[in-house]
Amino acid sequence: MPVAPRPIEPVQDCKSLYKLLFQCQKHIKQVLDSEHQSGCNWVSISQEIEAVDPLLALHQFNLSDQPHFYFEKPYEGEAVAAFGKTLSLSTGGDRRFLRTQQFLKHSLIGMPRFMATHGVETAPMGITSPADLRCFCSYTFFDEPRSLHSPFASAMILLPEWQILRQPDRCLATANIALDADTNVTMLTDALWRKFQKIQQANYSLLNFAGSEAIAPPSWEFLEINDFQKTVEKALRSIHQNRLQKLVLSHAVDVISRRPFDWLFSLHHLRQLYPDCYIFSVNQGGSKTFIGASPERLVSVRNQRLTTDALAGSAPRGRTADEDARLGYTLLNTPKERHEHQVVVDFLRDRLLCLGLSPQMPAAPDLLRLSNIQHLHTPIHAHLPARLHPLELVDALHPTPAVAGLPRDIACEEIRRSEGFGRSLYAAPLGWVDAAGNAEFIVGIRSALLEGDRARLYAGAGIVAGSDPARELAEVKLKLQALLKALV
Ligand SMILES: C=C(O[C@@H]1C=C(C(=O)O)C=C[C@H]1O)C(=O)O
Repeated sequence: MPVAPRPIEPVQDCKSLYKLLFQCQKHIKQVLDSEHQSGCNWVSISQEIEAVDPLLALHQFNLSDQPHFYFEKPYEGEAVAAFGKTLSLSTGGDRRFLRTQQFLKHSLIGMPRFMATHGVETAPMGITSPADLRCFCSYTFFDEPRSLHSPFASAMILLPEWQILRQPDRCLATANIALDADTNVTMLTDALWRKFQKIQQANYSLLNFAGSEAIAPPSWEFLEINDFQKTVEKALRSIHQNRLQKLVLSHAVDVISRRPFDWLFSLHHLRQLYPDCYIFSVNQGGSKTFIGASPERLVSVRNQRLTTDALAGSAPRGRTADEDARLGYTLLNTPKERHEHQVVVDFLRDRLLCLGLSPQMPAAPDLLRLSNIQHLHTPIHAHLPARLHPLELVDALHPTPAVAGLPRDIACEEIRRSEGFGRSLYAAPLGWVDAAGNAEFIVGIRSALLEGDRARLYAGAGIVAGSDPARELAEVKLKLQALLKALV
């Protein structure tokens, strides 16, 4: 067992930060001595700061070759930017979710364990509390090695060097820094203190978003990657032969622009256009950035309360209130749409029951109305016992029939065979877990992979008996259009 140091007071100045880091180093030495371990450890320091826009902080402080994650729920006033790498794991294989869970467990040994038991007030500066200490994760849709089709690691978990978190009532800057027995604490204090000051004092209005909107849209051209309508017709034949109940097929188009795409500008656009969605960006340290505005939550855990969303069945928004209400009414009352939705509800309920949980949900779906589209939506809640880690849930639920189909294995096989491009991070779980057992994972739909002057846009639709290929194509076009609007 590590020797617990005295409780630590929040840091007010550079001298106290030195004392805090010195005490942490002493603790790390004691842990290493008592457990006969060697090697590096790390410490997490947080400071409450004046409200900043984490997207602009990401823009100002992230280095382009460093990994980053960005998640924002504009409607709820919450955003988090994570950048730089203190610890990370890129892995794959059919135990990829378990591996990332083990990484999390192991990286919580030592200094973070001390934090968990001696977490103190974070204001104005101090040891990060477990509920603010987040690791960020991305998984590809299929478990597969990195390739041209799938340029991202099959599973990636990151303890970022920096995390800027904005919530409605506070803003927190967190530094996760390597600290071992040999670290020069004076130099580390100096560097860290200066960086916190810089984050506080940065000019967050430097980037003039309004100005960038004034630039005329670049000219661009479209490249269809697959013949969506044909694949839908083929899927319908499999459905009529009873091989499948539901198949979610996606369509990809490449947009080639005369000017490089600007993921920051696109993210800003996405949050303005789709404030009800989860805005996200993932970069694993390179030229490829995966961004999107997803309405779909895979797993959210807050204080052991789990929420997952069944989201399937779609209709456009109406141009007038009357037309909108009529489209919504038809969506709620069309047996084909209700069946497409119910398949997802049943799957989520059965999976949660298998894990020993008691899922609760309304008897019928409601409408989730987004700016451009409306969906059938059933929120599902359950109490999550401490024995179950959020990543076990992600493992159990991904991919749901909202993005794959049913039976799941046959649907996945069919997707691999017929889509003609790698899904990579499209429709895959992206999110974070904290050291207190909270988590939030979204499904990476309504998304695009940006690299230089190229953007690959993805959108899919669920196919069941009774689906009309032309209408399904219209649905994916509507979804693609929504994304394109934010890119150019
Ligand atoms: C697969 C996507 O969306 C899914 C398919 C839906 C449908 O077919 O009605 C609705 C919501 C999502 O679960 C996508 O947008 O790419």
